[in-house]
Amino acid sequence: MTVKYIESCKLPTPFGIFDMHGFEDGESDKEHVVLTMGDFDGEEPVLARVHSECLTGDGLFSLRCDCGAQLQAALHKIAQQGRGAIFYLRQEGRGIGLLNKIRAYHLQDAGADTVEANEALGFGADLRRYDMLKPMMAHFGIQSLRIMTNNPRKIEALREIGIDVTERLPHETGRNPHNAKYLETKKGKLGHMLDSE
Ligand SMILES: Nc1nc2c(ncn2[C@@H]2O[C@H](COP(=O)(O)OP(=O)(O)OP(=O)(O)O)[C@@H](O)[C@H]2O)c(=O)[nH]1
Ligand SMILES: [Zn+2]
Repeated sequence: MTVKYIESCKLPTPFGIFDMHGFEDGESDKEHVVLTMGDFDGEEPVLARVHSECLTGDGLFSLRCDCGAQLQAALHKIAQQGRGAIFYLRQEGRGIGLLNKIRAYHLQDAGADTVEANEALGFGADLRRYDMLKPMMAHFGIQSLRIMTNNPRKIEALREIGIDVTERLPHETGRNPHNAKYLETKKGKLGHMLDSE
């Protein structure tokens, strides 16, 4: 696993001023980003969001998913508490990449759900990996995470690679008429813990 820390800078946001740290992932050739606030001295678990890239939701205001709202809610919560980290992993489209995600959305426009569309394109439902997190956490001296997520498989995947997840904080936000079916599929086929209707 070759993950190399490159550089840091300030990132002022509407939620507060974060520090942004850039990492180069030799395995995937991707550039990951970590936004942090506060210091991570001591053993207190760190409030964290492990967020996979969604250009459409995070940057282009798409209502097809809940990613943008989840990212904003995580920034807001960390700023409120004054301590935490967002690991922004460049694995667009659950790992299939942006252009394949557009292909998958095209199939979804014709009626497929998010899992069926991936499978029709010859991909598994979720190709993400999380092993790059360990060296990134080690860089900051972060030992354990209180993680904002609704995805039990993400927590399992983190624990399988030896990351200490001490707590799951429900992270339900951004429901709208355009993503109702998408969220239903996440709950029904991918096991997401989504309670509100
Ligand atoms: N292939 C594919 N990827 C999608 C689709 N919609 C969103 N994504 C990607 O899914 C990733 C986010 O994963 P989600 O399954 O929405 O949520 P999660 O991160 O596993 O779980 P939470 O922590 O609860 O948000 C991002 O990389 C998005 O680009 C879709 O319809 N097809
Ligand atoms: Zn999204």
